[in-house]
Amino acid sequence: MKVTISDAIRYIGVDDTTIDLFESQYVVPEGVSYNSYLILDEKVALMDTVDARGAEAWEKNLMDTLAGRKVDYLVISHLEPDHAGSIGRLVELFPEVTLVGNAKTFAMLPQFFPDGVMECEKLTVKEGDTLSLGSHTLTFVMAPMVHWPEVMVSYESSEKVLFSADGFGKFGALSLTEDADWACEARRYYFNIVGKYGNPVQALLKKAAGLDIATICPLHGPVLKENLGYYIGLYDTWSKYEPESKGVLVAYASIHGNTKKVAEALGQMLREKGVEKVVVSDLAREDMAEVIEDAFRYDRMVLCAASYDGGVFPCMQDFLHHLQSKAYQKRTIGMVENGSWAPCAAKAMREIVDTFKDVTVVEPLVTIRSTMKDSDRKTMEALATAIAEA
Ligand SMILES: Cc1cc2nc3c(=O)[nH]c(=O)nc-3n(C[C@H](O)[C@H](O)[C@H](O)COP(=O)(O)O)c2cc1C
Repeated sequence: MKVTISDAIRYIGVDDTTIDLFESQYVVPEGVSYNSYLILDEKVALMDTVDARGAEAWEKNLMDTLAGRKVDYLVISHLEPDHAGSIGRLVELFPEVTLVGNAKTFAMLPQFFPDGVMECEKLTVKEGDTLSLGSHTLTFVMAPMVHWPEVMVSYESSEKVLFSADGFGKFGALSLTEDADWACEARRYYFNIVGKYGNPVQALLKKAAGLDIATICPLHGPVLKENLGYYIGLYDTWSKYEPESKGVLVAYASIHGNTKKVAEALGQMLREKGVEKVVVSDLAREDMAEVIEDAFRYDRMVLCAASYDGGVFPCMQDFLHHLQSKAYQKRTIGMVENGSWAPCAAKAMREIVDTFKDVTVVEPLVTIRSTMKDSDRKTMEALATAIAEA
C-alpha cells in the first residue's frame, strides 16, 4: 500500500487482512494496518515496528526504503506487541541501533525482550526532550495511560508531523478502506480500546493544542492530513464522554424473541415521537464492540432484557460490564424487563447502571410478562415519551 507523507518521511507499515480477531476480541471485517514510519535525514529514525504477523512484509518495506542505509534510532512509542512485535528482528538487522523510549518503556521492555534487545544502546527521553536527525527534529511528549503507561507521542517540527501512537487509530487495512468514512471504525476502535482513559486523552489533547500540526501519523489506519480539526474535535468529544449525536440506542437481550418484539415496538414509538436517530441492537448476535460504540455515540439508551436465573440474560450483563469498564457516563437510560414468573432483569441491570457516573434512569420501568399485550403499550408509550423528551 503506497502512503505518501513526504520525501523524507516514509510509510513502511503493513496491512493485515487475515487476522480473525484484533486483540483476540474485535472482529475486523476489513482487517487492520500496523503502521510504521521512517524518517530519512542525516540520521535515520524508525518510528515503531509492526506486529510479528506482518514482520516479513514490513522488513521488505524497511530495506527497500532504506536503500542501503542503516537505522540509527528506533523510537518506541508503545510496547504493545502489535507495534513492538518486530523490535527483536530490527535489532538483529541493525545491532548498532539506539532505542529511544522513556523510563517506563525501558522498565517494561525486558518483559517482552529478556535478551538481546536490552543490550542495545538506549536513549531515555522525557517530556519535551528533543532529538535532532539533521533537518528534522523530534520532540517527545509523554502520553501515559493513552492507553498503556509507557505511551509517548513524537512531534517532528520541520514538517509539523505528529506521530500519535494509538491515538487517532482506526480499524481497517489501508488497502481495503481507502474511501471509507473515518469516524465509524475510529469510534469503534476508540471506545473499545482507549475509552476507559478519557482523562489521559484529554491531557494529551491539551498538550497537542500547543503544537502546530499539519499531519497526524497514527499506528493504525490512515495518515490524516486535511481537516484535522474534525478528527481532534471528535477525540475531544469522545474523551470528555460527551454524546456525539442526539439519538437512542435500544439494546435488547432476548432468549425466545418476545423482548425483541418489545424493543422493536419501542424503537418505532421513539421514531414516531420524533427522536433524531434510533438504533435497535441485538446483544446476543451483533458485534458487542459496535453496540458499545453506539452506546457512547448517542445521548440516550433503553435496555430491554429477559430475566434469567434470578438475574438478567447474560449478554445484557456482559454488555453492561463492558460499559462499566469503559467508564460509560453522562447519559439517560430507560429500562424494560421481561419475565415469566418473577421478573428480576431490571434489578440486576440497575445494580450495574447505578455504578455509572452522571446517569439518569427515567421512569417508568416497563415490566412485560412473557409476551407484549395491548395493555403493555400504555407504559411503553410513557417510557418512550420520557426518553424522547429527555
Ligand atoms: C434459563 C432460564 C432462566 C429464566 N429465569 C427467569 C427468572 O429468573 N425469572 C423470570 O421471571 N423468568 C425467567 N425466565 C423466563 C424468561 O425470562 C421469560 O420467558 C421471558 O419472557 C423471555 O423473554 P424472551 O422471549 O425475550 O426470551 C427464564 C428463562 C430461561 C430460559
